[in-house]
Amino acid sequence: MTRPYRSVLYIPASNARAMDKARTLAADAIIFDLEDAVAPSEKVGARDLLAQALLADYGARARIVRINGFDTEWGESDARAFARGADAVLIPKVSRSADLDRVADFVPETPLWAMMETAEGMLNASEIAAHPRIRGMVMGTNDLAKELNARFRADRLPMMAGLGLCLLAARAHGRVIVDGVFNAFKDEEGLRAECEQGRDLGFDGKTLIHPAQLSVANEIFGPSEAELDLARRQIEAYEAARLQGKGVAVLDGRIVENLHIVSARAMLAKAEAIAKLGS
Ligand SMILES: CC(C)(COP(=O)(O)OP(=O)(O)OC[C@H]1O[C@@H](n2cnc3c(N)ncnc32)[C@H](O)[C@@H]1OP(=O)(O)O)[C@@H](O)C(=O)NCCC(=O)NCCSC(=O)C[C@H](O)C(=O)O
Ligand SMILES: [Mg+2]
Repeated sequence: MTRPYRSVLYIPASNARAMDKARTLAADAIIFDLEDAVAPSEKVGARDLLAQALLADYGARARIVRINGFDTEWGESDARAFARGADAVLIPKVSRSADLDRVADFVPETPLWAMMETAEGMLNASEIAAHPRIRGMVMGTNDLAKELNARFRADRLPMMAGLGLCLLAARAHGRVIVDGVFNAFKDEEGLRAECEQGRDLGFDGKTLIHPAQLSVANEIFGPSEAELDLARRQIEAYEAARLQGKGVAVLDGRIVENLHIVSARAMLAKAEAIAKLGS
């Protein structure tokens, strides 16, 4: 059964208190960040702090380590330090599949994830998602906006081409894909709208920067009671139709075909996986 990634919380690896606090937070996954959230003067100390923190019990939460890029003085040592002991190593600013090859040699066993946040990365999303070692993709919408010289808009129109290309690539190759962060962490209404948009587009969840954002993401990226009820009734109606020798059913005035049943079963499986997390 697939692990849920409704809420993926960034924590600066230089912040011991926040890393400890995360052990009790309702996050499906945590990104321990060694890259942009950590000042250059703190990089080496943060690496040591994180190695200690990962010895603690994070329960069912996926532990993802975002290392520094291999074009920096810290990247290779980060990769070596977390080649084991995390659930995934997240590589920043992946622009082509060769960027993954470079890290793969240092991290032979742990799954790799890619930050999708450069213009070149958007254009190469398919070859990146096809890389044999990659399991997940994370949208970096702040860096992408910077590269595009785009303005932040509530409807994220300037992001749509990139979000769409990465979603298509992730789905074509069966990878997890998580939406970018919503910076205004005190604006719950704005977060809710952006989560709804991300869910509509097809993302598995949202990356977050503050614990106050967790409940909204968990709610919106988890199946609602109404969706679960519909899924159960679709399966029931379809099975009854099949017993009558029909290939399709009609429910609430809408056609139900096998492809809807595949989605309905996937939604029920996701709800079961979430229930097992207990959040
Ligand atoms: C944004 C923050 C700097 C705000 O911090 P602060 O002012 O300390 O917040 P609060 O006082 O409201 O905190 C309340 C308590 O919650 C804990 N806390 C805060 N943030 C986190 C967190 N992310 N994870 C776990 N716990 C957290 C505080 O420690 C307080 O606890 P307590 O003392 O016990 O009451 C801060 O939230 C923050 O640093 N957030 C993460 C920022 C980050 O990681 N940014 C980098 C990733 S974003 C990015 O780069 C995306 C991508 O690359 C792109 O290009 O888009
Ligand atoms: Mg970034």
